[in-house]
Amino acid sequence: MNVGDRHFRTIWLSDDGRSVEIIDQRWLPHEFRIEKLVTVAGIATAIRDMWVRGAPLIGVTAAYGVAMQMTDDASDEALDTVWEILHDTRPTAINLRWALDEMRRFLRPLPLGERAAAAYRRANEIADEDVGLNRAIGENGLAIIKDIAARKQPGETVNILTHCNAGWLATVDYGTATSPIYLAVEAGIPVHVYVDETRPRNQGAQLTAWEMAGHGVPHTLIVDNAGGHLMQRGAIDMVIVGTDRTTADGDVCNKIGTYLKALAAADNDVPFYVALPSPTIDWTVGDGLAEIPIEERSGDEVSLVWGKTASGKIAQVRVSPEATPAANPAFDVTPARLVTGLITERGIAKASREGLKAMFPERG
Ligand SMILES: CSC[C@H]1O[C@H](OP(=O)(O)O)[C@H](O)[C@@H]1O
Repeated sequence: MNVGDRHFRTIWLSDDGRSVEIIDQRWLPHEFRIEKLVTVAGIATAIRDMWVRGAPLIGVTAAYGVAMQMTDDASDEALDTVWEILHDTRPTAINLRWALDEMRRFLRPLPLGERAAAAYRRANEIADEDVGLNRAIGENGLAIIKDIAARKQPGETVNILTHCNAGWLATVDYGTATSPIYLAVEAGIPVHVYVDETRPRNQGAQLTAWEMAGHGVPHTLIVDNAGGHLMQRGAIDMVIVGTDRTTADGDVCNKIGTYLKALAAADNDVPFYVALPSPTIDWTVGDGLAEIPIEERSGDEVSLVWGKTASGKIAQVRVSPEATPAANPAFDVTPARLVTGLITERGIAKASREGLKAMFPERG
């Protein structure tokens, strides 16, 4: 998407044709920093420490990590080792495993001497495919927004709540949950977005708000606990979020706090949509609550908060007593029964095994 008057993706191949450059999301919205990743270890650090984050972007970044490995050692053993190293960075987003599996499936049959060039070609394709999938999600989600707008007074604003960042910063471009929003703005539909701050990493306050401001989308930052209150008062027309892993039965794993939004939406008859590209579907899992590994991140992410001081310095401050331990589950699972629909690149699927099979019959 555009940053000022310049178009950016979140990740791109460097001119050397080997390393990749990323937007280092740790410093947004205060600083726009680009980092060059030149080794597999650097790729692993960037994923693990959330320089890059968001399920699709994590997968694409890992795909380039495999390509980097192939330039050093293209053996089967090295292919398996780099799979393990990168798979171990973060446990929840299925796109990471999907991308690693896809790269290994694609490379394994090739002669060693062809693997490096082929790996970069496939990694570039996966990045380009992500952009296309997200654009299609936008078109399909736009129809929902248009339908809501048509049922309001002419010119009346469609109020949308989103949680965390499922924007272009979570993907290569366009985003998943934000893609319909961007297309609605382009179509001239009056929309307004309530942006959940999304403690503790504040992806909403720091990333989604930055995206919305950067694209002139009317938005209001709210604390995570305000969404239910706004829904009770009819201030929300729809909720749209992303996902890190959706099961074959339609259970949705997403950033911690999503489940609570879904409960509030159900209690107030607010449509709750999940936007996802098909690589985010884990066809091997049915019961999300029982089977999806939930990442437990450091309690320091709860106890310490990053921000910009009055003097313009980016610093971390403690918000709880030193002696107080903090728990930090990074995701939760929303049961399919609370999901109005799954906005995929092929259309809106019911959040069920039948609904997903109908949308993806080849997975039957
Ligand atoms: C389009 S996937 C976005 C998804 O990823 C985020 O998690 P994290 O920032 O920890 O990588 C969050 O769950 C978003 O909904």
